Amino acid sequence: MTIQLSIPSVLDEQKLSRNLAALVRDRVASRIFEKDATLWGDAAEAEAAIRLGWTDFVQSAEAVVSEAEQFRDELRARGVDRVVLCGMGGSSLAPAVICRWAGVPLDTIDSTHPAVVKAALQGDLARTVVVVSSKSGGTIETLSHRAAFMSAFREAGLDPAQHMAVVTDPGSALEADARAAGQRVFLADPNVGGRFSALTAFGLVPSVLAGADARGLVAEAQAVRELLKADTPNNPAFVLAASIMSDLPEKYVLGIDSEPDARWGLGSWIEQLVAESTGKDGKGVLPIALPEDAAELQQTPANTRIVRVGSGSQNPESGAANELLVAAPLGAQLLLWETATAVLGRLLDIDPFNQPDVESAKVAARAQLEAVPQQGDTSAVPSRASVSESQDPAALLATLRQSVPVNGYVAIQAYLDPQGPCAPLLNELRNRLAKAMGVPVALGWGPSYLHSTGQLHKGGPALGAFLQITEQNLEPLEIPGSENGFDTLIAAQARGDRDVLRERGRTVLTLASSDPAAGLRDLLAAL
Ligand SMILES: O=P(O)(O)OC[C@H]1O[C@H](O)[C@H](O)[C@@H](O)[C@@H]1O
Repeated sequence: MTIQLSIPSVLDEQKLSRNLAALVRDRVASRIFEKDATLWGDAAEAEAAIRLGWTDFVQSAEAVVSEAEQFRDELRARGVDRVVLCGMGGSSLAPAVICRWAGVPLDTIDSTHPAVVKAALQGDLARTVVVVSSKSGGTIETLSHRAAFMSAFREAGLDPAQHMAVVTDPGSALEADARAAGQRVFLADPNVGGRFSALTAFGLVPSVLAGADARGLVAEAQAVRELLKADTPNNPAFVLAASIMSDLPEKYVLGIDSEPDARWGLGSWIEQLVAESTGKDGKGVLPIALPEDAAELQQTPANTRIVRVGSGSQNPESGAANELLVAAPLGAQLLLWETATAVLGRLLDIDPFNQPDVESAKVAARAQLEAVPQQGDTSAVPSRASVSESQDPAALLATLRQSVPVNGYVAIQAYLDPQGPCAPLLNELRNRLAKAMGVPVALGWGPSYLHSTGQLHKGGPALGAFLQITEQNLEPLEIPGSENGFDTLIAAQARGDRDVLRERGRTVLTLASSDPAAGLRDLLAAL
């Protein structure tokens, strides 16, 4: 069997069979694969009509993989073997997973923290190819990374045209710009949205360049396609979606736990796919990628369903009575979760293909940037936050605890360097908060979570309490061609999202420090 699915025996049987029967009756699986855009209601139809291309992936994947393999060989012949990927959300999460699965190195840049950008620029540029992936071609982080690399290549005496490639939709401004600059362009299928693009150019091009066996991955997905398009009650996509639906609205958090044979980081990809697709209109499902030692695995909060993800290569003990088990090779997992998410959208009666609340944070960040007088002067960004919140760690933790709604969750939103000294402290804080408060705790790195769970935090159930952690007095780092630096950009993004969350009535506590590691140690000491 290619997909092994075991659902919690404690589920509400009636709800489950009612949902399964409706899915079979309405032929939801075959209609998804026939690209029937009417499945999610009138309001969603126009978007759905241009978002179901992912159901037909084999032929285009074959062409993309061949083209990328050829480019990889050209690059290798020139001694270029380090692959850097610049892309946010759906434009980088899948290739990061695929490369971990394949055991090949891929440097993914999805942060605007100056230290992250600086470290990437300092690699061996003569051996580097930078893949700039953006479906819209207009994402500020990705365009800023591209500008920084173009200038770094030039400064190193290298021709950017020999070291940069672009993955984008046909007709985007990025396509035109890359072509004008003589850079290699891979065109993506415009009928596939970012978070459903794992088996298209966005997932495949960087993975092939990095050396992953993309053909094997695509074959794993193809092997389960017939199973997933069948209108039968045992279709794994139906069972997965109906099982998640049976838990709602109480258990809306999925604690994703990877089996030792599946430590590919799939949880972060599932976070974006499921949270951004379902987290709207006050509804939604929040996946949280859990570390191995997560407190939620010892003492599972009432609002959380543990989902164990395995590769299917070993025979995992069938799931515990209260856990969901999804074991399958990576390619099959990708297509299963994409299909199940589309099915879940139907059950929830939402449009799984839009992300209405992502834009609001972008607008707020732009407004913050326009209000910034000088590059690098982050202290000048106007603030409505009370800095005093961050001064007494015990008081901050007490307020956080009181702010969590009944059946709620905590989200830590860290605008810090994910590779820096704060990372282990944040992981410890995440775990100890979950243990001490008995609620699930999501850890999102800013700005990357804005393109993922950020949609649900703003548009989904109003059940989150937020702790935003920022670094003050960042080292300035210029964005070539822009009047703002990366330091200013990341500060504006943090403030923009914080303001939108507060406008939506969410509690956002802030910890702003020029030494965030010390601030985190103080918090840990006060816990
Ligand atoms: O690929 P891009 O157009 O650059 O978009 C990258 C990401 O950012 C957007 O804000 C969306 O929320 C994501 O769904 C998308 O994957």
